[in-house]
Amino acid sequence: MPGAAPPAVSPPRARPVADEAGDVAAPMIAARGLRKSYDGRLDILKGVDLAVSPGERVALIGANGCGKSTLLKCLIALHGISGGSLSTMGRDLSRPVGPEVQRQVRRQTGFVFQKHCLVRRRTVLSNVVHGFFGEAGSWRAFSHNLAPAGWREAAMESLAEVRLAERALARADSLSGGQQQRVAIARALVRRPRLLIADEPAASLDPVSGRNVMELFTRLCATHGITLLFTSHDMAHALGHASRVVALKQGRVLFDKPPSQVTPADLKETFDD
Ligand SMILES: Nc1ncnc2c1ncn2[C@@H]1O[C@H](COP(=O)(O)OP(=O)(O)OP(=O)(O)O)[C@@H](O)[C@H]1O
Repeated sequence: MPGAAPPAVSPPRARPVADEAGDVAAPMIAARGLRKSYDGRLDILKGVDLAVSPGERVALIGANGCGKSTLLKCLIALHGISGGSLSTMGRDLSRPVGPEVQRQVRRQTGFVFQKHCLVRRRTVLSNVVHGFFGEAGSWRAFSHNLAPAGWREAAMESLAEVRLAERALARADSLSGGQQQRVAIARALVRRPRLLIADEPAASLDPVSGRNVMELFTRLCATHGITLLFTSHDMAHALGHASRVVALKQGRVLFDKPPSQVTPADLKETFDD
C-alpha cells in the first residue's frame, strides 16, 4: 500500500498478562528428571532438572544436537515427555495432555525462531496481528483489515516498541533481515505472553543486527515482566543477556549458574566432545 499513512500509535496502555487457568504464582517451569526419546529407544534428554522462576532470563547453551530445541519443545507441550515430571505455568505436562491444555500453554507463550517465518507478501502490520491466531475469532487475525480495532492497536503498539511503526504498511519482504526479526519479536509479544521462547533468535543476523535484536527483546521482556528462555551459540549473547546460563551436554544439565560465574573451562567442557 505505497504512500498510505500507517495507523496512528495510541499511547501505551496496560494490557493484562494472559492468565486463563493455570497458577500465576507457580514457578514458570519445573522439570525433574525429564527424559525425552523420539523413537522409544534412545533418550535425547536423559534426566533434566530445571526450575525457572517468573521474570528470569535463561540462556540454554550446548553443542549441536545436545537437545536444546527438544527441551524447549517439551517445556511448551509441543512434544510429550518420556519420563520424569514437568510443569509449565502451573500445568502438569508429565503425562500426555489434550489440545485444550496445549492451547492454554501456547496462548501464554511467545515464540521467536532463527528464521522469522513472516508471511512475505503481507504487510508488517498483518504479520504482527497474526500473533493473535489462537484467540477466539482467529480468522480475523489473517489480515490487519479484518482484525478488531483492539488487535490492530495492540499490534501498532508492539511495532512502536521495536521501532518499526512507520513501516506498518510495508510488505514484510521489503524489510532487512534484522528488521524482519524485529517484526517477529513484535508478533511474539503482541499478546503479552508470560513466557518468551527464542530459539537462536540472532543466528541469521550480522553481528550488529544480532546484538541489537538481543538487546531489544531482553529489554522488552524485562519491561513487561516476561520470563525468557533462549538458545544461542554466541557466548557473547548468552553471557551478556541472560540472568542464568544452563549448559546441556549429551542430554543432561552440565551446569546452571549466573553468567558471571561461567568460566572458560566451563565453556570448553560444554563444547568439547
Ligand atoms: N522430531 C524429531 N524426530 C527425531 N529426532 C529428532 C527430532 N528432533 C530432533 N531430533 C534429534 O534429537 C537430537 C537433538 O536435537 P535438537 O534439535 O534438540 O538439538 P539442539 O541442541 O537444538 O541442536 P542445534 O544446536 O544443532 O540446533 C538430534 O540428534 C536430532 O537429530
